[in-house]
Amino acid sequence: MALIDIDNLVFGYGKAAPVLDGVSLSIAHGERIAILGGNGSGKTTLAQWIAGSLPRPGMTARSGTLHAEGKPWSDWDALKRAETIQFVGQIPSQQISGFAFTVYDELVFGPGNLGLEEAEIRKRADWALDTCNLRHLVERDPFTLSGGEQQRLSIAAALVMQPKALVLDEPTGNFDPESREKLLNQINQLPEDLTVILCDMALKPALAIARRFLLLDEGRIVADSDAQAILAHPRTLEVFGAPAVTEAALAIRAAGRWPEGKPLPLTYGQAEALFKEVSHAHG
Ligand SMILES: Nc1ncnc2c1ncn2[C@@H]1O[C@H](COP(=O)(O)OP(=O)(O)OP(=O)(O)O)[C@@H](O)[C@H]1O
Repeated sequence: MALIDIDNLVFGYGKAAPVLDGVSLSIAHGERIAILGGNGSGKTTLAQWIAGSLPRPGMTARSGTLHAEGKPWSDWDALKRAETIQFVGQIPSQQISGFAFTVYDELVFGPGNLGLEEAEIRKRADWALDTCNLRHLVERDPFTLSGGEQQRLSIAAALVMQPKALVLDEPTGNFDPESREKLLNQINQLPEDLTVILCDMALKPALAIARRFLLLDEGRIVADSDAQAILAHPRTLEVFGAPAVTEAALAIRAAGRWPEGKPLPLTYGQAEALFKEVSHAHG
């Protein structure tokens, strides 16, 4: 059974034009997916629907359905949902519970609500401290951390819930290149059966993590494909620009994932040619 099944979802805030316009999507357990797109294309909104944080009270979809493991999110109890999907948003300070005086307390807060044994809670917190490189900050007040440190804490606080899926909305937005590299490596070392859904405005973090790429444009999924096809998509070129596409293609090649014998899109023209070839191959 799919983790998430979205069928023809149409959603807008208030009376405004739809932000998600006929989105259909199925996500299997264990997938590593990136949701890409420009500003305002609907990435965060879609990610929040996937994670069950939308619709908020008073909001409804204009049409369509969303099921998590075969059941509408509205039928799920909050704790069960928290054990299934965790959402980490873009603004780190907003992710902090406000109930904890130290980083350690922040990490044990969620599992404590699940009613787990003390030893299990400590084991999870210990693992998350190492995984997210927070050990040296364990006694600090979460609100005194830097933006990047708070972001790592938010991810750690999501991981201690041991969810089946982690939804990350631009997780490395606050990071210097070294910290970004480290976090992406750490995400790649998470258990393989953990589903990871990443929204990003940058191609490189997405390529480092995902194997499946969705491209959103004005609330519609205009591509749902692999790295090579997504890099060659004309909308990718328009949104991210040829230099970012080329840099991303080189990164895939360095990781040994660029298909043998396929030219790298080193210029806009080459990227367009590759796009034509990919569209032809896909009929
Ligand atoms: N709470 C809200 N109320 C009204 N409009 C909203 C709300 N949240 C988002 N929107 C609008 O919905 C559209 C999609 O926003 P969303 O944040 O989903 O896009 P995004 O692709 O994540 O953008 P960005 O890359 O800039 O974060 C935008 O036009 C935005 O202004």
